[in-house]
Amino acid sequence: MTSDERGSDDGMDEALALVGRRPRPAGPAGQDPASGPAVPPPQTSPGHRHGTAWPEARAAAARAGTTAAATRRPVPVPLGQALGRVLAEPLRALTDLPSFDTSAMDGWAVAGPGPWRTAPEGPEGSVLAGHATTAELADGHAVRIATGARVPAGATAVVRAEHSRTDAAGQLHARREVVQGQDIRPRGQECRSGDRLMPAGSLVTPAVLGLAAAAGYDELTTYPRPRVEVLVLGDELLTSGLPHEGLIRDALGPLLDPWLCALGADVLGVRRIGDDAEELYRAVTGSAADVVVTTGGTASGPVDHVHPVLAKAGATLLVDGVRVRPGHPMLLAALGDPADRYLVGLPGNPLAAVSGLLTLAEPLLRALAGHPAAGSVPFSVPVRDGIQGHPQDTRLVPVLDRDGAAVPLRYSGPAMLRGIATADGMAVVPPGGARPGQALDVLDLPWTAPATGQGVCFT
Ligand SMILES: Nc1nc2c(c(=O)[nH]1)N[C@H]1C(S)=C(S)[C@@H](COP(=O)(O)OP(=O)(O)OC[C@H]3O[C@@H](n4cnc5c(N)ncnc54)[C@H](O)[C@@H]3O)O[C@H]1N2
Ligand code: MOO
Repeated sequence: MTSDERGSDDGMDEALALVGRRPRPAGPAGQDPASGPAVPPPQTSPGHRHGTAWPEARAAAARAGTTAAATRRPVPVPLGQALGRVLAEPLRALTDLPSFDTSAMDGWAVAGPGPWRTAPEGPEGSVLAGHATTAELADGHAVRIATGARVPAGATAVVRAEHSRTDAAGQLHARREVVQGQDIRPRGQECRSGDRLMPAGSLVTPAVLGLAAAAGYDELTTYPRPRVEVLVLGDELLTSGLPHEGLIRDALGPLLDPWLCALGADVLGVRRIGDDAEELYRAVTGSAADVVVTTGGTASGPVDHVHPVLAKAGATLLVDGVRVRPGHPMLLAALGDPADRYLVGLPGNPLAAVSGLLTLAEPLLRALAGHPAAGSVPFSVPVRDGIQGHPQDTRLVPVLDRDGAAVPLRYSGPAMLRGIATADGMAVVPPGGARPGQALDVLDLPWTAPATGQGVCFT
């Protein structure tokens, strides 16, 4: 790319960053905004663009993760450590559920038609949840029973307390018709021992943990969490206090640690590394992580050491630049021969780094963690107003969900986090832009994910 072209691209990135919530004219004069593209369609001058197209970059990252996942041995972990992992085996019931005929209500277990003789008050005359059952209930008898208690043999129904009365002689009468089996949850109503409750590949959510416990599990066999180390590059970065004298705060260390964790990674640590190629080389080659994530140093400045270090380490670049804005210098490399580790190089500009995180790190980590649909985009949403596109590249734009429509946020320039901090998702704007009402894929964010179970647990 010539410096002129680069200059105009950068100019466009900054201009696009200022796109506000006001509807903008969506097409050339005289064109119906609902039917025409927001900006002219992509130009395809050969050789003008570099890097992998955005959908292919995501697919390549997911593929790399899936290949590596096949070699990772599933491990049994206690329920308390399984949240956010992926089941390596189907969850089969270890018991019938319920495991015995259970009273669904507080009231009376009755045998046969009423009225019924009741046992005297006291432990003998009642069945409580978790307690041993009484002897078989004979026809014409009733015994007090609590919700969740085992229904005694011989009982034909449960009569709710509020639907019954006891007369002076201690006889129990039902206030309404009693149907055989009413308010008894029969053994095996939910499942029989051996039934498949969840397929392999399911995410362990809080609900799955509850189901597994109910079905008798103490441990779950899951894929290991990918271990990730974050290397934050740059001499200009401060870890506390106010920016001063050209130094700025590291925004990415604090952002990446919990975000990666929410993607199912086990973050070994976040290390700050100065603009020192030797130190970076040692950190990359000596890391114990399955995935090293670097920030900064991906471009071609005098201290942008990521490419030279990868070359020296004999890495294979799987993705070297992506046709996406922001974040186009992002990269994915395989380390080792055969490849046994990966490096995701995120650009230093903070929103560009988020773009790299969503484009490369997320599908890679999800696939490594055993998710079957690691590269898929969860949902698509119509955009309220047109969104200006980049002529050739995909744009990732922070959006708000307003009544089911995506509304782009301002402050979405490559160096800005103000937009993403208030966003509900990142809309994927194809080259050329989007018309008002056009459905766009939206990448979810860990704190807004609808049903992934990852949520904000940051396990
Ligand atoms: N000649 C070129 N220059 C640039 C290009 C290019 O293609 N040719 N691309 C631009 C784009 S786009 C991006 S994005 C950046 C990528 O740069 P690097 O990955 O090399 O990152 P740095 O130069 O180290 O930093 C860029 C920018 O981000 C700030 N930064 C870095 N780390 C952090 C952090 N942890 N927290 C907050 N801010 C951070 C850094 O101070 C710089 O301002 O390159 C463009 N240039
Ligand atoms: O504009 Mo860069 O795209 O900040 O990644």
